[in-house]
Amino acid sequence: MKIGFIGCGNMASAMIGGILRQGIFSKDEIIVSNLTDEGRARSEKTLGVVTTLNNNEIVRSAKTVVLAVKPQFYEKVLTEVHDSLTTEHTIIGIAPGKTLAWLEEKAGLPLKVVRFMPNTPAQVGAGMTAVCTNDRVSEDELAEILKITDSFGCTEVVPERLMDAAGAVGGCSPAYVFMFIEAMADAAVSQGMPRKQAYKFASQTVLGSAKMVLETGRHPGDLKDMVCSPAGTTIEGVRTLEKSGFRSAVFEALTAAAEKGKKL
Ligand SMILES: NC(=O)C1=CN([C@@H]2O[C@H](COP(=O)(O)OP(=O)(O)OC[C@H]3O[C@@H](n4cnc5c(N)ncnc54)[C@H](O)[C@@H]3O)[C@@H](O)[C@H]2O)C=CC1
Ligand SMILES: O=C(O)[C@@H]1CCC=N1
Repeated sequence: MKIGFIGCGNMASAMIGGILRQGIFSKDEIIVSNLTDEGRARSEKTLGVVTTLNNNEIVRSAKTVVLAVKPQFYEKVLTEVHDSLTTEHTIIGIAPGKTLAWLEEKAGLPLKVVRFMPNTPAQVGAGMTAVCTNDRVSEDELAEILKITDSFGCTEVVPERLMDAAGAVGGCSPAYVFMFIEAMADAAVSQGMPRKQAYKFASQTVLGSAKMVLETGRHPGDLKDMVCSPAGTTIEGVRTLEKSGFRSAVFEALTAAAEKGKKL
């Protein structure tokens, strides 16, 4: 086994999909655990990887172990697998708030510790993942780890102090973009557009706009101004959004998410 996932829900499944699609590891090099036979069967059926209900089997089988359970279960899981861990292991935490120091302390021995902050677009190979490591991870080991995150999208190595910001602007923000897409489509539906078509317009417009930011390197404000014809239609929407505090609402939402991550 090359990598094990303790917990195999939304995020682990998305990452494994990318890993398998890019051939970073084969199905028989990945082992996952879940809480129930139903969850184990689901992982086996949908991902075709080795599955188990035994978290210690994950740690005994793979030297790289991803903790893909909710943050509130991290301490229980690390206590459960404590005696199976060795200094040869690399543990990868993906939960907000569970710091490198906390992970090493709960693991109870000096081992390689990594944090990912991924997001669900990993499921379609378009994820954005922040990575940081403790100082036991060598440059060569980091290069191997980055092959994992690169398999499901883009990766940025950041200092740990930025992981809560990354959690907000990366991990959480797909939810806010989905809300934006939903609201755009509702407005189109209110103008008479069929809903399915409205979702296509809204989703493709968000995708295309994001591509313009990423591929032109132009400032988003500059790109916004390109759309706003004088006395035209777009600027009426800009006026309404500014009046409704749109940018402040987004700013406050991501700040709330980042601040919550600091408290977990
Ligand atoms: N969903 C997202 O967009 C993102 C999630 N994350 C983090 O990823 C982690 C997992 O999140 P999700 O995949 O969304 O949650 P999830 O609830 O979809 O998956 C967690 C899985 O772990 C299993 N599980 C729970 N306790 C277990 C145990 N003791 N042993 C083995 N399996 C156990 C559950 O049955 C479930 O299948 C969380 O820490 C979350 O904060 C990070 C970035 C983005
Ligand atoms: O909502 C959460 O706590 C997880 C972490 C980032 C996205 N989902």
